[in-house]
Amino acid sequence: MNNLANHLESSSLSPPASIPGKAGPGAVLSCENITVSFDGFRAVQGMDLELQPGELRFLIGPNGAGKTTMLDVLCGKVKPSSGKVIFRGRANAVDVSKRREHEIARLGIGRKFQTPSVFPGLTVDENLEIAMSQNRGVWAVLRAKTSKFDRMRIEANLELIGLADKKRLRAGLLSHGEKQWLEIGMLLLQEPEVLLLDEPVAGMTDRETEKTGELLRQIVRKRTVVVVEHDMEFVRRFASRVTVMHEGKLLKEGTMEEVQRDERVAEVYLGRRRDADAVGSTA
Ligand SMILES: Nc1ncnc2c1ncn2[C@@H]1O[C@H](COP(=O)(O)OP(=O)(O)OP(=O)(O)O)[C@@H](O)[C@H]1O
Repeated sequence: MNNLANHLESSSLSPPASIPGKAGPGAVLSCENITVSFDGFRAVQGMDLELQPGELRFLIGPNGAGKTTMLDVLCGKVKPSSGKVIFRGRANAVDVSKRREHEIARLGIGRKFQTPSVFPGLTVDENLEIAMSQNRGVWAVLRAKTSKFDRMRIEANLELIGLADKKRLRAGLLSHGEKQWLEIGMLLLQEPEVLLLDEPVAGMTDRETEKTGELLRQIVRKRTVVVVEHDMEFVRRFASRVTVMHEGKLLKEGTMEEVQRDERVAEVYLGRRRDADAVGSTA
């Protein structure tokens, strides 16, 4: 049974320890009627999504619901066949659905993929230096002297991601969780306003998962974070709002408590299991 099913069925439908969505001056990002087709197959169909500044939003749903495709649209990796993605970041409102991936990153939408992509042969510190100077070559960055201001930003980042005492360690020697935090730290040095994370706690220990949740809470003090996640205990602990997708469409949006109470969500997560049980009982 998948994790949300566990939660829906368990007696622990107590109010979630979530932070209510913060009302902001206006949405930082709004998707309107997004459709994505892959050779005629509609992976996302008319999806709307609006994010307020400072939200820690979780995007959940069964396998194949279109969650990763939505992140791909937000960062420009995939172009929607219709719809708009309006980003109100540092610049005026921009429809980023028409922009290229690197332009979107520069405008302030940062994306972290599932597998950490740090430089394993370089130290934690060197990885952060490189992240801060994305437009220069790796060796040029390492040879150049880091300014005092940049140094301060790196040190602050090391504290935030909890790797200050490992800054001289080669990144390849870090644990899986630590590599994920390093990569988040690298993204933060590019000062994104919106951070997109795909299953950040997959493969982490319970302790690492908890630390990641705390890190995300720190990050949303200044930024907006969208997380695609299957670990429902993690979602329940840390989400401010949850968006449920099913078959490329928006199924439900609300607090985790509201989502857990929704019958259609229960059906999507439990329906197949009931069918399976029914089949099993006739055998
Ligand atoms: N590049 C592609 N070409 C063709 N089909 C694709 C492509 N990318 C995704 N799909 C299909 O689109 C649908 C949505 O995929 P997506 O990865 O967005 O789902 P998801 O909700 O993230 O699933 P999961 O939780 O399993 O990662 C799936 O049926 C998938 O097979």
